[in-house]
Amino acid sequence: MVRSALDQIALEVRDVHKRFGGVHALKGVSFTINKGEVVGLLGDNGAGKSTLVRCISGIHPPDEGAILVNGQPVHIDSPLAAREAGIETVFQDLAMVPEFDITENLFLNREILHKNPILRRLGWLDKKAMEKRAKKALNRLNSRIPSYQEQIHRLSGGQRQAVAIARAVNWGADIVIMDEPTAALGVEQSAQVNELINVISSQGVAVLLISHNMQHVVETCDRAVVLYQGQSVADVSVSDVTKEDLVGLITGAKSAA
Ligand SMILES: Nc1ncnc2c1ncn2[C@@H]1O[C@H](COP(=O)(O)OP(=O)(O)OP(=O)(O)O)[C@@H](O)[C@H]1O
Repeated sequence: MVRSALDQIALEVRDVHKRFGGVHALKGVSFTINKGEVVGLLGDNGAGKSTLVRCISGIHPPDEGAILVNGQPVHIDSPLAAREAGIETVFQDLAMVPEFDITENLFLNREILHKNPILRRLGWLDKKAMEKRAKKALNRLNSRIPSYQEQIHRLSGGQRQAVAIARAVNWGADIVIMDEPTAALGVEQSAQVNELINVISSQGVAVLLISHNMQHVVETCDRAVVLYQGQSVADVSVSDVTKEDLVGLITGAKSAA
């Protein structure tokens, strides 16, 4: 069956505005991400990337505009609402609990942990069932994590990123947003994270990736959306541009053709 172009759109950001007092941080940002596509969200410091990600992930809802998931408008006014809509965000701090193991981190999320840190001690969580699903989530990523029983504080930065990505997949996300996933990683671990991004996108997950690293963008992304002073000034296929073109768009020195 041939699917129409509209069936392919996982996420649509439509004319989103966000103000903080006198600062108009987002001035009508629009773009789409198709299923299985990896889109870089680029822009200089203060361009509005984090504000946009926070709007999509329910941390602060947009003042105006709409977010659509799989063609349906969704009302995202909390991180839980974003999760229910199929959107997971891997923030830079990864929100992991170091003294818990991988399985527990895959299941415990910010809301549960903050509200019920005692749950685990009371044994209210079915650890065996969790471990089964944890293995499945990690296998799905072909990840090189030593064991799902390993404690987070023993893992390298790249392995922690892998767990954070596995957690997003484990929650059944259609759309995964990542905030500079390789910023603190060396060459080999960055390559492993890129591999994971490829794996989840090949499974149909749409990925939005904030990055300041143009090499990473050209290696990983299909398209790039460039924000400049709160506006989307370019939406380009990465194969059509050079790293220098992207830098020119980010700094405002170049306009999209
Ligand atoms: N909570 C807030 N209160 C007031 N102003 C804010 C708030 N969050 C962001 N801003 C402002 O909105 C604008 C966009 O900031 P944002 O953090 O989204 O940019 P960014 O592209 O993520 O930058 P960076 O790459 O430095 O993280 C900036 O002028 C910033 O000062």
